[in-house]
Amino acid sequence: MSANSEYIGDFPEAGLAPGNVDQPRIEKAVREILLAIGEDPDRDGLRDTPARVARAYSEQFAGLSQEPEDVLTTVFEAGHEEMVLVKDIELYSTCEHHLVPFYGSAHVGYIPNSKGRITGLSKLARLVDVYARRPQVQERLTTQVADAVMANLDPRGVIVVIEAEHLCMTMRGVRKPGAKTVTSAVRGDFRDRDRTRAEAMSLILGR
Ligand SMILES: Nc1nc2c(ncn2[C@@H]2O[C@H](COP(=O)(O)OP(=O)(O)OP(=O)(O)O)[C@@H](O)[C@H]2O)c(=O)[nH]1
Ligand SMILES: [Zn+2]
Repeated sequence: MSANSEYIGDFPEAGLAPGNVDQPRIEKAVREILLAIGEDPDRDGLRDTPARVARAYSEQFAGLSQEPEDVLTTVFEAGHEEMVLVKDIELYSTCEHHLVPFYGSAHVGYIPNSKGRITGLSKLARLVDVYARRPQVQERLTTQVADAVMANLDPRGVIVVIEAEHLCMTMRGVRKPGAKTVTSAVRGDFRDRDRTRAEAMSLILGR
């Protein structure tokens, strides 16, 4: 383990530290990858790379040790029963097939229940991060955010739309820069009522 890596401790079952990843293990693996591609992991520019990647992964995959309840902490009843929509939430995630980034925007809307149960607006953005900071596919990320809002706010409905560009489709493979993948998940009123869904979509797309 290099001097500037931060090792938090063992988590017995998965070799993970709560709130973190097994950094020494990542360092070892990255060193192996560098050797496997024919590089010299001891040359100047690469010497600290395994530790850097370990620290980067502990950020990129921090969501693995978080649950929605950890961020949806401020939930209160304000008597507001109309749609709340936070749009253009910047998001960075990691494609679980190639471990390269996909990135774009998330839009999260909901209609509070009759008690007006709402959460802090920033908490919706934090919720996106909880699920984005894991190895992901965009479809699962989208449904996980929708299901977490349903479970924690018990709203009349939720809509989540995510637009993202996948680097595995641009920098390699099929090489189609600019292709955007759009996914949506609708629950409750957004699923059952065409007008409600159409209103949300026009707010999301009207930029
Ligand atoms: N549905 C879905 N597919 C994804 C996502 N991210 C990456 N993929 C796709 O996962 C697929 C993996 O396909 P494979 O044939 O197993 O892998 P591959 O040989 O590297 O495929 P290519 O990317 O076509 O070169 C690719 O078609 C990717 O475009 C995602 O979020 N959702
Ligand atoms: Zn991919």
